Amino acid sequence: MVRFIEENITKMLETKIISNSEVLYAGGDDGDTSPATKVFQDFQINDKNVGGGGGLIRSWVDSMRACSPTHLQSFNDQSSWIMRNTVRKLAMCFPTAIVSGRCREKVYSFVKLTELYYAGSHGMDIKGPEQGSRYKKKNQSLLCQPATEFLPVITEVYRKLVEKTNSIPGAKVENNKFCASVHFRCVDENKWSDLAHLVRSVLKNYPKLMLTQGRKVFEIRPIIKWDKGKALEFLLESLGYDNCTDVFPIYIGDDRTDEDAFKILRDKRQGLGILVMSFLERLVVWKQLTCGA
Ligand SMILES: O=P(O)(O)OC[C@H]1O[C@H](O[C@H]2O[C@H](CO)[C@@H](O)[C@H](O)[C@H]2O)[C@H](O)[C@@H](O)[C@@H]1O
Repeated sequence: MVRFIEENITKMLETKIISNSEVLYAGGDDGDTSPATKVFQDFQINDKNVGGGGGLIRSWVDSMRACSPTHLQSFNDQSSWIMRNTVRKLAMCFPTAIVSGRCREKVYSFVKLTELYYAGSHGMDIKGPEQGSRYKKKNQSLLCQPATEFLPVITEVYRKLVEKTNSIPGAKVENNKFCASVHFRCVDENKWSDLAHLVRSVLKNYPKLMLTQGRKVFEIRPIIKWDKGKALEFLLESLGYDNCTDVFPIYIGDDRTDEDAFKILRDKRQGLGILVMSFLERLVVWKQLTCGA
């Protein structure tokens, strides 16, 4: 089974079903020569419609559409309890981490398990288990926050985004501590372009911030080389597991931003990344092909 999984993950990587998450935009105005602006300029040139940000916004809206599959139904209370219990048991057997785009405190408030490692804000806020984990060394607490200096600016941008997007019905801005998220799930598609304009108008004044995209959400984050992949690397190193041939890390994800972690495992040729939906779909195809189901 593991071989089957490995082969299929490799295929997904080859066919770019799994690829690195992309930066859509980096803040800063057009005259800026920072690396951040370079990303923005490249984006405009590729778009062939340079001028006034119109082409850029059209590209954003196209991307907003492409990355917005229907939301899965949320779990009911019983399923959440079963899941929490399973994760607790898992953490007893293996060091287990939850890596999320949400802020760490929010993730903890959902999961409420002290035995886990938590990496919130797309991995920019990592904390080791408080208690109950056999992998926690005595009196040793693990904390990694590589974007601390950006806290004030993220708070400021969050406030501006709330204020600016107020005019767009359904838009919701979420403060994820080291990043801010602008959700457009409940925004009428006719208003997506207006929303993209507003977000851009705020971001252009912040050359040290960049914009990426998740499922019906814009993510505004510091322009540092840190993502879920880096968080995974940090965790493996902290546990003394990097470059261990007898350790098999497994990363399971369903978001575009999880692709950075899949790439780390692929590059290290260590362990396995599972993109949930593609994996399940391929499992069905495999079953149909092998058993004629
Ligand atoms: O990194 P993850 O744990 O996979 O989190 C990804 C994003 O999760 C949250 O957004 C998701 O839930 C929203 C509803 O609560 C939904 O509207 C959105 O489409 C989902 O992506 C979170 O709010 C984001 O900040 C995370 O990036």
